[in-house]
Amino acid sequence: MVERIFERLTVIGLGLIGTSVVRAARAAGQVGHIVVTDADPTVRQRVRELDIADVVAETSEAAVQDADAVVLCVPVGESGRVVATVAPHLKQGAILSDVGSVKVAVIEAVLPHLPAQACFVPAHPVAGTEFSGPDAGFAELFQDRWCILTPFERSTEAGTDAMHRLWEGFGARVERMEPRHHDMVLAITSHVPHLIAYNIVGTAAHLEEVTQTEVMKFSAGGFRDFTRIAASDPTMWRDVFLNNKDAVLEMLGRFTEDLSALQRMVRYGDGDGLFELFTRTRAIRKGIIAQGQETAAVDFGRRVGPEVSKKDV
Ligand SMILES: NC(=O)C1=CN([C@@H]2O[C@H](COP(=O)(O)OP(=O)(O)OC[C@H]3O[C@@H](n4cnc5c(N)ncnc54)[C@H](O)[C@@H]3O)[C@@H](O)[C@H]2O)C=CC1
Ligand SMILES: O=C(O)C(=O)Cc1ccc(O)cc1
Repeated sequence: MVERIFERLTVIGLGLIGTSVVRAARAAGQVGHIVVTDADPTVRQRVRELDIADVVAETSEAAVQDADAVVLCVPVGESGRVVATVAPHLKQGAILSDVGSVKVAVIEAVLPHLPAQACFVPAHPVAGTEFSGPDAGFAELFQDRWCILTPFERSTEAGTDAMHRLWEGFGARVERMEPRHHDMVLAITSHVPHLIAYNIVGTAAHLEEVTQTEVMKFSAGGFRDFTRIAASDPTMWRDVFLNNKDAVLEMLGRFTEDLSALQRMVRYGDGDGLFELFTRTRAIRKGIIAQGQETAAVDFGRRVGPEVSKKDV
């Protein structure tokens, strides 16, 4: 017997993540009625054609009427604006949640607009692709992936438990984390890697313009992997960097120091140093493959945890 978690679920923002949430909720049968909306009329029309929700509302205010839970699936820079609009229309006792890649800035943007009795459970499914829009979503996206909940003083225990069970029903492994710690961890595991990809593809594109070489034509495997990541949605990632500025700059500082050390090894022919580093990084990859994501998270915690511990952030 599937547990009915919410009678009425509203999803605002119908791109990759929003429509994956809707599809997963339908597939899992954990919610009664699904109401959705998006600011873009062409997206609303496409979602009607896809027939993945019970109601496609014209406005956010209409979409949240009578909802037991409202999940924001918009770029993180939009969260505060959306909550300001829907707050007066939320049902008493409704649970508000989100899926944003950044947590502290979203909490700070939402808090001033949160009605006195409302509960907000910030969430981040660490699952996605470089694609965006309603056609990109699929029900299995969250299967065996992490979903991090970052409850804070405005998250009730009952609301947090309900969101925990909802994400588990989507097949995700759920972990709870302090919001500031989340932002630091994701800065190094996701945000800085995306920035590096945007940068290296940008550099190669610039070289191509300047030298008329065939950089793109002869791009090997490694560069192709970077181009996949650098194809990610510009609006979403602009908002991530604007809203996780401090953690990204902190991790970027460490990264550039380590890169300078590598640069010296190359310049001065320090083969032993290069070999030692590459051996260590290969072992990290092997550990991830051998023991799954859980070990990756533990490895990460060991490496960065003591320096960037919960008490520091
Ligand atoms: N793309 C990914 O791999 C992942 C994204 N996320 C987070 O999920 C959220 C959504 O990302 P995606 O689904 O990838 O983006 P997307 O670009 O596919 O979809 C976002 C949708 O939000 C709509 N929207 C924008 N402003 C709005 C507003 N004020 N009111 C209503 N609708 C609005 C857009 O029209 C668009 O349809 C972001 O906060 C992102 O950080 C989280 C995990 C993975
Ligand atoms: O496609 C990829 O490689 C990703 O890294 C997907 C992704 C993007 C943003 C997130 O907040 C979580 C996951």
